Amino acid sequence: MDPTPQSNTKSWSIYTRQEIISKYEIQTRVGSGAFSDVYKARRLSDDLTVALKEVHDYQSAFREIEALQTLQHSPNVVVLHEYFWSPDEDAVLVLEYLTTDLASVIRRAKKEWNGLSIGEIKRWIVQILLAVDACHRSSIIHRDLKPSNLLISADGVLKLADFGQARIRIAPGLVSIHDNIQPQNQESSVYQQQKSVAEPETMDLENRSNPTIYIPPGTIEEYGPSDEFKSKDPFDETDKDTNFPDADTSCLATCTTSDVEEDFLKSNYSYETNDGGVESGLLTSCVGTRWFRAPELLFGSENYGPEVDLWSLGCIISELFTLDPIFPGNSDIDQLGRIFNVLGNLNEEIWPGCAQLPNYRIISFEKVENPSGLASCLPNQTQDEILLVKKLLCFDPAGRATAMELLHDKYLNEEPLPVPVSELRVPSSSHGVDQGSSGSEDWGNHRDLGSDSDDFGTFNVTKGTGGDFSIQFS
Ligand SMILES: Nc1ncnc2c1ncn2[C@@H]1O[C@H](COP(=O)(O)OP(=O)(O)OP(=O)(O)O)[C@@H](O)[C@H]1O
Repeated sequence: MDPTPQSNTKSWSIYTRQEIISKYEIQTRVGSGAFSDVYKARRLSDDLTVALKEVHDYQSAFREIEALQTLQHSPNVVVLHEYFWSPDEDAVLVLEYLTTDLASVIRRAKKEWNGLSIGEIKRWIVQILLAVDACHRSSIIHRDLKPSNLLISADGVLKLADFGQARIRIAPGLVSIHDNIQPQNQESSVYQQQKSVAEPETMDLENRSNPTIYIPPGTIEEYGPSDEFKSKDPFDETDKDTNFPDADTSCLATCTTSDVEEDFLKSNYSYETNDGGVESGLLTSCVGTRWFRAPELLFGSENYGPEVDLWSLGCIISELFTLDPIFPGNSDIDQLGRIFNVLGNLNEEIWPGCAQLPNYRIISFEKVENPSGLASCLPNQTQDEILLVKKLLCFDPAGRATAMELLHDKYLNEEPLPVPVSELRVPSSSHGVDQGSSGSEDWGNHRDLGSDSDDFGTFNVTKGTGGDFSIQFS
């Protein structure tokens, strides 16, 4: 492929970064996401093929670096070889290069392979569970689990990637990058020590002895960031996800800014965002890709836990069985409606405490008299397979099985057993140049499925006296 920048390449800066091009030959762009461009490159010292991920968002870069450092020794998490961090430039992560992803496996299985064997499905599930278990054991919530973030090597090893939305709950005794961000006038010894590091940094992670307590020498202050970032806490949950340009035109429950643009309701209601979340230790509910987003996030929860990943896991496992997404919602409201149609309405009986969710009383749906049940979404699966999905796709987060529990599940440990990794069928590549946000064509196609207004018909917005409102769907 032509190694020079393409005319439709979004970012050119990586080609001018001396510290990078002196070590890597950049070959071509293989993918891009909401906050990044990813390039295939060759490490000049040993010809190793790597992925260079140029992250355009400061918070995402911080989160991804910290999570990957913590998970460095997990065989089912993408390897971070090193990263480049310099003033006024996007962070560049040097990752192991992986040729394809689970979205491509599912696409190929559907179109060309006439499905996946049970042994293959079980092996993919086991690998995903190992990745998620590694995260949760390290107090990391990934928050964006989906097939296109499950990358796969040419020899069938699945690796969880894209930790740009990860939330790290630091275990006692560990030091995080976050702890290391000091106010500009703080003169702590750690800060003083770090101030002596003035040059752009390259961190070689392969030669570190203790990745979990590694403190990178760079902080926001030392590198003189652009004004935009000077006052930012990289873990400020109220940043890009929730601060929309127009306070009167926000999303109802949870979404990215692009979701807001897509939301058919956006001009019909206003929504007061809940700020101050960081100081109070609350989390943003605006995480994850909608189809895989847990109900508590859709209802605006700000104190959720790793169970949000377990819901996503249930959606992924269901998709491995049927080769179609289980809840392909077109808006957050549509997403909830699809879930209710299958599981029934959310209420205190099913999940005691759900009425406390921020948006629970704001959004009211008509009662689904006859929910179809999960079995209807998995018509060709056995009882054990349906049960496996049921253990994850339940409203009450406390009722969801953990990744470790599922690894011991009878279903995964009985005949037919998971095939060896070497027997997995792996598409040769999912990467083309500039494939769009997911790097997989099917993802874009799925986005067109269904329509909000068709699913929900009319709705009424009632404004309360204190600026509150409710929306009734019929
Ligand atoms: N290690 C890697 N090896 C090969 N390709 C990769 C690698 N990491 C990412 N990619 C490609 O780049 C694309 C974007 O990467 P990634 O999902 O990490 O970025 P993002 O900006 O965080 O995305 P998103 O919008 O999904 O949050 C992926 O879909 C994949 O095609």
